[in-house]
Amino acid sequence: RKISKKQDRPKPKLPPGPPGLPIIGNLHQLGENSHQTLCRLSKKYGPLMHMQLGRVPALVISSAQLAEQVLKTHDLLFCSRPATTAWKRLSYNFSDVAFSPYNATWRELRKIILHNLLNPKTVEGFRDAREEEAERMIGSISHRSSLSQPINLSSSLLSFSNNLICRVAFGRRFQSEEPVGDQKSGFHEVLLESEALFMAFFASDYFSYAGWVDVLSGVRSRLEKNFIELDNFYGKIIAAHEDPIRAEEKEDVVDVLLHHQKEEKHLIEDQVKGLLMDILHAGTNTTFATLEYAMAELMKNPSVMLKAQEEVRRIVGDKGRVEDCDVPQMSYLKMVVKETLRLHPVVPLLLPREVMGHVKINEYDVFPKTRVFVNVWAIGRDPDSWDKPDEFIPERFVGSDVDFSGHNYQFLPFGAGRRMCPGLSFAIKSVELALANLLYTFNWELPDNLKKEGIDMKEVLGISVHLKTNLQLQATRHVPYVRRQMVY
Ligand code: HEM
Repeated sequence: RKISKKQDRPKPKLPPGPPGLPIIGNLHQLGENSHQTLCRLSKKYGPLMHMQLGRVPALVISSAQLAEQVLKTHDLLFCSRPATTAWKRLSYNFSDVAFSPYNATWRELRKIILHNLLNPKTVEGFRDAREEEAERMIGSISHRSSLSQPINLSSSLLSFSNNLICRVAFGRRFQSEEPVGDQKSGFHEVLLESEALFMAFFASDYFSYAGWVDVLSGVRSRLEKNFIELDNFYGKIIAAHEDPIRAEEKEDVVDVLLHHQKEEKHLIEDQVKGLLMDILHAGTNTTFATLEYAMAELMKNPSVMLKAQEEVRRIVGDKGRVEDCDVPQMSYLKMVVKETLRLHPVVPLLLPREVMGHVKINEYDVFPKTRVFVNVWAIGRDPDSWDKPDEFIPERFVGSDVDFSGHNYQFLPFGAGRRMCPGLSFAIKSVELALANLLYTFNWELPDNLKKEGIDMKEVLGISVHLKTNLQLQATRHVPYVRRQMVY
């Protein structure tokens, strides 16, 4: 009887997907820019695609309708994260928000950062920091433009994003405003290395007993080195905040976390460091890359650039700089930012999820421990959801209530559901203010001999994506420099 029961059990029905090789399955098909490769594969196998990555089953979602099922209808089953080697180490064994599996500690930590750093009132309170860091960036670009040097705009944008995050989180900035040529600071190198390591290939994540491969390939020692460098950095920051001389200074995120740790006994030291890691990594490259893509698209689309500049300059007049309070009136600039995030969502596969229980999606079975990639890059370019999907047309948002708040599943640059990005309002305010200042202050041109078609849009994918080649532009000052009173 037992045998016949087993025979009666229906065979699981997996979604269609590309055939794989023995042992490695489809691992070899991910490619360097997996969001683009997966988009191409989903055109052939459909928007719900099964893949086998070594021993790990994976599901790739590439349509708005399926994203809604995963991120809304079944959000609770899809809201955990896989326990990968790099995530485990760099997050202090998942003592953080971004990489932690779904559990009570994750809920508690997410509440702490939402309440203390990322709620709308606190974000509003970072106005001075935003305006001053934008002004420092403008001042530094101004200086170099007066020497008729091409500007390495990518470096300037990275310094802006990193300094802003470090300032609100750690109370100080760590990068110079005037990076020289392609040179990157030591601190930036460490951040880029962890970005790459978060998504690097660790054989032990896909094959049992393959830890030795990671040792031989050197990726294990790279991870250890990067962990130690970052750990020393967080350690120094925490020590500096424990110095009684600091008591007079403005409270920052580290102060708030240390207060929680000491007074309310809510946090252990690894969790303080895990949260600092989240804020530093989640906040820096995403903001920088969004600004970089926005400027690249504006250079490729001069009529959009002109229209956005006209709007910003009309609203700000001869004030000399854009302030936070000017931005809400800039409806076209806001559409430019939306259109940038549609074509270039900088976390193109969201942060991978892991399924917590058996579920049926359409008529297909999805099993626990399946890794889920929601390809928001593909969804943002899906012709079923968007007219002329590959063109940069901010006007598509005129009169439309489609936005990135996680309710329009054709447009998910910040994700949706329980794991949606908690940094949305911080990020948008920073991007809009910095972009408005760049457009207000300067006229932008491509360096000699470069045509707009020649702008290199090739991408590098770490945990977020950015342009492979730095954006180098010529800036000419359009408005005189009116320096504001710095409070910092
Ligand atoms: C343009 C800028 C940004 C974009 C496009 C972006 C996008 C994203 C995306 C797609 C996710 C994954 C959501 C999911 O799995 O559904 C995420 C997670 C996260 N982001 Fe952002 N982000 C940005 C800026 C920021 C900033 C400035 C911060 C903080 C200062 C931040 C903090 C986080 C954190 C902590 C998570 C993990 C949430 C969790 O797992 O519960 N992000 N972000």
